[in-house]
Amino acid sequence: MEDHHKKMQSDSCDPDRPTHPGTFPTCEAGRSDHQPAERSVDFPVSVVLPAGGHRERTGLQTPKQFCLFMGRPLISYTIQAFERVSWIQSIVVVVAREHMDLMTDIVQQFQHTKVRVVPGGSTRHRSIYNGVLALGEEGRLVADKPKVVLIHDAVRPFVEEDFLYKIAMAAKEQGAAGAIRPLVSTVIATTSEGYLDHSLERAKYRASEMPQGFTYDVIYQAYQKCSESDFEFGTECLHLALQYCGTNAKLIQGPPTLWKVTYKRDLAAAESIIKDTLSRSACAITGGSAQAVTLAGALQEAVGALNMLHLGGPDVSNGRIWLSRAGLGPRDRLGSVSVSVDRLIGAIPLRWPELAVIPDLTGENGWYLLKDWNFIQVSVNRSCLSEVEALLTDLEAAKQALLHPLVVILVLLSGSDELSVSGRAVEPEAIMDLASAAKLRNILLYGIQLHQSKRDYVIFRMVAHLSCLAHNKTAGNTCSVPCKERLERSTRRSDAGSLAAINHGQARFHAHRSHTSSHSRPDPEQTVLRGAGRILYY
Ligand SMILES: Nc1ccn([C@@H]2O[C@H](COP(=O)(O)OP(=O)(O)OP(=O)(O)O)[C@@H](O)[C@H]2O)c(=O)n1
Ligand SMILES: O=C(CO)[C@H](O)[C@H](O)COP(=O)(O)O
Repeated sequence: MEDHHKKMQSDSCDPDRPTHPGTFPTCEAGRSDHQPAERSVDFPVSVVLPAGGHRERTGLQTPKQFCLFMGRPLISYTIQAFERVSWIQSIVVVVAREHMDLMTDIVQQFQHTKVRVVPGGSTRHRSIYNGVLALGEEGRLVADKPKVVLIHDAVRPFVEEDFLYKIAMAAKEQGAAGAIRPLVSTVIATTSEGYLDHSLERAKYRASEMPQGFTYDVIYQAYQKCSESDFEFGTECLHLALQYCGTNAKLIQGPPTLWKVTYKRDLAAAESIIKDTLSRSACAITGGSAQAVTLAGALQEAVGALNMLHLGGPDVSNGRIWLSRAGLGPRDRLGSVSVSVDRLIGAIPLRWPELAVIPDLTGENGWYLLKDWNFIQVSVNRSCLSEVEALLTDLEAAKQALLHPLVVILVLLSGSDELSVSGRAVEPEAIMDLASAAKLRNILLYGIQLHQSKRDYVIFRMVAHLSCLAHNKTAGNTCSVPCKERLERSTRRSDAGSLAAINHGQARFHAHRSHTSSHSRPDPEQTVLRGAGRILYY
């Protein structure tokens, strides 16, 4: 055990917990033996994902690895976390025999390219061993065999490339490596009568997590040599490597998100992490049209105000509520636009810390495709569908939607009495078809149609000014000078109706702050079409 502890090096330190003074060396925060900066992996690495479990502890009908999160099974998220890593060459997914077809369908539907599906065994170790054997079969020539095998539970979907890199490098050097986490509870031993026998000193121990990495030869030999009892009751591959190959694993502390989805409540936690990890910023593409630029500018200011609201302390939903009530009644043109802007921001559970406005994605702007951002395509012409199709193709090529879903919102500016060149309205079905296809590529497409009038300029500016007011009210009249100046300038410039609307919005802001639930009430003035994960607003 002592040798085992010595292997816990600087990575094992956690500022949140007491360390054992005599056992663990202190660490520099963030320091690790393998900085991922270069990430040159010049040896073959393959992965085994055991997914052959049967759901006992969740108590659900569906094994947890096949539970859907935003329309995608958990196993697919885990596969993507590995598939997007360029230096990982192949992934063996091990599933129960009765799930072979289901898993094959998932691989096809979500376009996994590095995956091979093999049947599992009656225990986790037997499943992993099947996966290791399958990798061995793949490499008929010795040179084709992976040098390092990463093993990772299919039900631990949140693993990042940096950490995989650390494990792979350490496994190559040491023969075995594994993730650890500090213990949350103290571990105690009980007597057969159910009394306390003894208690372990918590600071000396760690929880063993996944991923783990082994050289192919170490893990293969360990399974060759281990006993039936190990296969039946064992829970720790690192232990097999130590016991049967004399390989002391290097232990590296991983992030808390490596935790295993085990109970039903973990499914809810996983869903919340998946939603939380949706990219938080968006890029509005205007195509250069003046109307689109005006709308995008207004949105930019509105989003900025929402963020200020959020930073100021109150729940951002106040901001959303305020925006939805900022204009006049829903029948009023002013009101309809401000409601739509709110819908644009509030239709999906996202906050955008940044909203960039660009004419298109050519030249240097192509950089936005690599940023893992969401997109708002503002269109004023009938070729909007081909514009958004091109955007979806670009996003797919950039592979940003591999791990987390991206959101694309198509805003159709139409119906304008003299400004519009939109021609015939776009059929909702066309957008819904596009949304269904996009969803398979992990892109959530929303369509919003805005009807315009000549007064839109005033409307959009008003939305922006109301955002300033929202901040002003919420943050205790600390609105910045430039913001106040803009408001005064616009007040001098704008017509009486606009000024009245601002004041009206202010009053409504007070009235509705305590009625946050009204945000989710269905709006009879809006036609909402729901399909496979997309909403089309009119
Ligand atoms: N015969 C088995 C048993 C488990 N696993 C996999 O090992 C991982 C960790 O196992 P666990 O959390 O225990 O999953 P289940 O066996 O599904 O859960 P339970 O023990 O609650 O039945 C999971 O990805 C699971 O699918 C496997 O491949 N083959
Ligand atoms: O953490 C692990 C290995 O270190 C495994 O995920 C864990 O042992 C799996 O066990 P079980 O299938 O009983 O949940």
